[in-house]
Amino acid sequence: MSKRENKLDQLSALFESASKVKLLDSLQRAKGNMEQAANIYLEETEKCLEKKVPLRQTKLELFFHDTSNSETLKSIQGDCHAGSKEQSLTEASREGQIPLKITSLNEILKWPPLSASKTKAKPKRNVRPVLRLYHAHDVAERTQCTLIHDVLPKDLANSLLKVMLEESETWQRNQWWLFERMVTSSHTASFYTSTEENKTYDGEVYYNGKKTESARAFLPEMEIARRAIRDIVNEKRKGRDRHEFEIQEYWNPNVAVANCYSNSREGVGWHSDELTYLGPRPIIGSLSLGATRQFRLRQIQESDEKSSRIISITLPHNSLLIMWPPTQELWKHEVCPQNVLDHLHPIAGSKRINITFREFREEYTDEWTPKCSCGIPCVLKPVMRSGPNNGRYFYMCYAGRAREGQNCGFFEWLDVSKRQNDYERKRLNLLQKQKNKSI
Ligand SMILES: O=C(O)CCC(=O)C(=O)O
Ligand SMILES: [Fe+2]
Repeated sequence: MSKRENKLDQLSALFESASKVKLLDSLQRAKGNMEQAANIYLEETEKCLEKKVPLRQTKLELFFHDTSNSETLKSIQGDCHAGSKEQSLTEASREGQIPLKITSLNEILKWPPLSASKTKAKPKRNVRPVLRLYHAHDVAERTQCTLIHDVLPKDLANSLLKVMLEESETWQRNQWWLFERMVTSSHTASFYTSTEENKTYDGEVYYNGKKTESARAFLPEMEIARRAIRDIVNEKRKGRDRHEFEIQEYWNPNVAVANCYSNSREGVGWHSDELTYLGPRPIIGSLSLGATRQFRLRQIQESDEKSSRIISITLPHNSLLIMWPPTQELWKHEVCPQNVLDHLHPIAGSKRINITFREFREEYTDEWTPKCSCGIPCVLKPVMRSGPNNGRYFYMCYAGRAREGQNCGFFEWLDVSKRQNDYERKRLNLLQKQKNKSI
């Protein structure tokens, strides 16, 4: 298949109802650049560029509604506390206030069906206030998460908090490339791998599109907390449906991302956790220590009014939020800057430590991840648009990792069942070889 045909196929996958002739025309006018071609196609067919947006609202700013620049989001959305003022860029664009200019393939695939985004200005709908949740039963009812208060023994939670506060002195702010600009998050973070479990992972990690420092080893307190949280999560998992793409066995977290928010102004913007090494439909156990903060969730796909509502969950010291699948596929989350904290924590003051326990799956290591022409492992994404590809996963160039924001256009579908079978076959072969050796 020629390169052009390949690109045309990718565009057809994105715009299922589009005629091939129109897509080819867009591709030619964009001189083969996929993102530009997607933009040209949308501009032509949806006539959405004549709306009332100041020119400075560039593609980069539009992109921010889907990523993690909390400073920019803050300035667009207003203060976190001003719940009734809340309005995201996605909502604004759907209401015709800003042009529906698509800025990346990722963006297109995460957007609602085109039919839902026809850009004729609709009457402005009332923005619903943020829904604040405190109680576990409300969280269970309104989200795909489980909230557990006082999850660890008190002494363990306090000693873990103390060692992590010390550790956090050496953590760094994340930086990653968004188009032509380097973006820095306001909080600090680090990546840890369990020495008890690190069969799968021992080296460098790409996080938020940037190669981070080498993984650090879990501290002894982290290992104890990991085991406790692992067992609690697996117990809670018992009565839940299990999708064929998710981990079938015991959930066994082997890595963690640790975050430190020094004061109420530090946060992390809207994002979903990267699936590349977690695989589809991951489970994430998110432990909060220190100052109480608001953790916000919103659904990506908005099939009706109800689903667009921002939900804010109060996460106090020693609470665990389990994000069940498909939270990462269907929702975005953030910790947004606040003006004030309700109270200071006796050990941490205004600081909050968060540890997200995750399982890196062996069948999703770099060995199994395709590399694009930039020579680096691709990023794994789900298809969120409704249509025949809904629920599928694909690999694409991780724009920003190596070429300072330039997407090389790589795209490949992931056949999840085949991956699972291939991995299982390889694992059995290895076991057989080892057995033969030992005879
Ligand atoms: O601090 C939190 O609660 C969330 C952190 C987070 O979203 C992440 O590490 O991906
Ligand atoms: Fe996250």
